[in-house]
Amino acid sequence: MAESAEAPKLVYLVTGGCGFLGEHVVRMLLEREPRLRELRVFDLHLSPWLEELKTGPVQVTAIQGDVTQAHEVAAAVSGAHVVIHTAGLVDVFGRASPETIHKVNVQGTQNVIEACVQMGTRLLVYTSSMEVVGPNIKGHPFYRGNEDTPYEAVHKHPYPHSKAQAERLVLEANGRKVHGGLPLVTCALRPTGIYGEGHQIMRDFYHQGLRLGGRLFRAIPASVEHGRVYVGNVAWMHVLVARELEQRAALMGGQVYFCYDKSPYKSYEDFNMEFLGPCGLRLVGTRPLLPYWLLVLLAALNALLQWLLRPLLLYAPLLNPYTLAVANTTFTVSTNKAQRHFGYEPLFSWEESRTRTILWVQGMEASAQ
Ligand SMILES: NC(=O)C1=CN([C@@H]2O[C@H](COP(=O)(O)OP(=O)(O)OC[C@H]3O[C@@H](n4cnc5c(N)ncnc54)[C@H](O)[C@@H]3O)[C@@H](O)[C@H]2O)C=CC1
Ligand SMILES: CC(C)[C@@H](O)CC[C@@H](C)[C@H]1CC[C@H]2[C@@H]3[C@H](O)CC4=CC(=O)CC[C@]4(C)[C@H]3CC[C@]12C
Repeated sequence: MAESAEAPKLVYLVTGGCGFLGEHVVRMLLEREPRLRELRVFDLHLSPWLEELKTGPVQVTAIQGDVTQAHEVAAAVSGAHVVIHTAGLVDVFGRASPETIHKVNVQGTQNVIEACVQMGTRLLVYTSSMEVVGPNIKGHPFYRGNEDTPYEAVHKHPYPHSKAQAERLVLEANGRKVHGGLPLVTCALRPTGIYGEGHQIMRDFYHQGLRLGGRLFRAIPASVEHGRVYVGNVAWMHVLVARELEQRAALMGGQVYFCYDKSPYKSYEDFNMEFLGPCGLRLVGTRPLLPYWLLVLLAALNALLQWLLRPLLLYAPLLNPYTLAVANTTFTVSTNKAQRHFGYEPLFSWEESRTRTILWVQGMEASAQ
């Protein structure tokens, strides 16, 4: 942890600060950023837990706002030294329209960039995603790849497409002159599948298992590995990048970094069972119980049902053509670029990450009873 003899003087803004990742970034900044004087938490939906953070030495300012509204973003950015932009619509289940996903993820990011330029804020960290790279629509595996691995990134789905567009805007903005004449320094972090306390999809799997009598049914071959990263380590990487970005602007500016730790490479379902198994759930089948063609049919049926039911209700199951394709394509990263460029080492070991996540699921179990 960086020692800071100077008085705290920096103002940070975290967009999406009440989200799954955002909350961990907010708490990590309060715990591990000694230069912090004010922490602004900007979100469409403010959470009650923000109130408990206002009793500490750092001024925590909750700002209810919409990144699609440029004036709201500009007001929140004004006077900030660092912006960590995590806000986004993380939707691969068809809940939001492609237009809305684009408006939030792309236009919202453009609004953040323009606000930094207008207000003279020089440091911008963007939460991108592995999905900017893949898996692509051709189902090409990305096996132990890194930031320089050649891969045909082809996106049709609105979410990965929007993340790729937003990341490109952020990286292209690196070096733009901000108000006051100094250059904007940007970088993008690409988490793989994030897990940990507060992960909604893990919650969905857990509740699905409870509804099915403590069982989940394997749909994906165990051989299809998916990289995962603990939310606390992703938050830590955001804090570290924001700290080092100014001093190492020439090296880090305009760069992308995969978020990684020592979480094991497993299929998405087997990895989830690391936490759901100790909480009483069982994954039935050593290989998929249904043939892939039938899963494709069921996924297509889910998509059709979602479309038919949309005027009446939102039907958004975990299984749809996109989630099936992604889950069935190996995507793992093996890199040390973040370590080489700014000294990143995971803050939480795999054992700690696993234990923390299990305790969180057990907390859900307790509250469900
Ligand atoms: N969950 C994952 O596995 C991964 C997530 N990411 C990225 O991490 C970031 C955070 O994702 P999560 O925490 O999982 O999602 P989340 O949905 O839990 O958090 C997103 C936050 O952004 C806020 N938000 C949404 N629209 C907004 C708007 N118009 N204005 C202001 N705030 C708005 C939401 O209220 C929410 O608090 C996203 O940019 C996502 O693309 C990247 C890789 C993996
Ligand atoms: C129903 C079964 C086929 C089941 O195994 C489906 C799992 C599916 C819901 C997940 C498999 C891979 C996940 C995605 C991956 O972790 C990459 C992501 C990055 C992001 O930026 C946002 C989340 C996600 C798209 C993630 C979403 C859930 C999966 C598709």
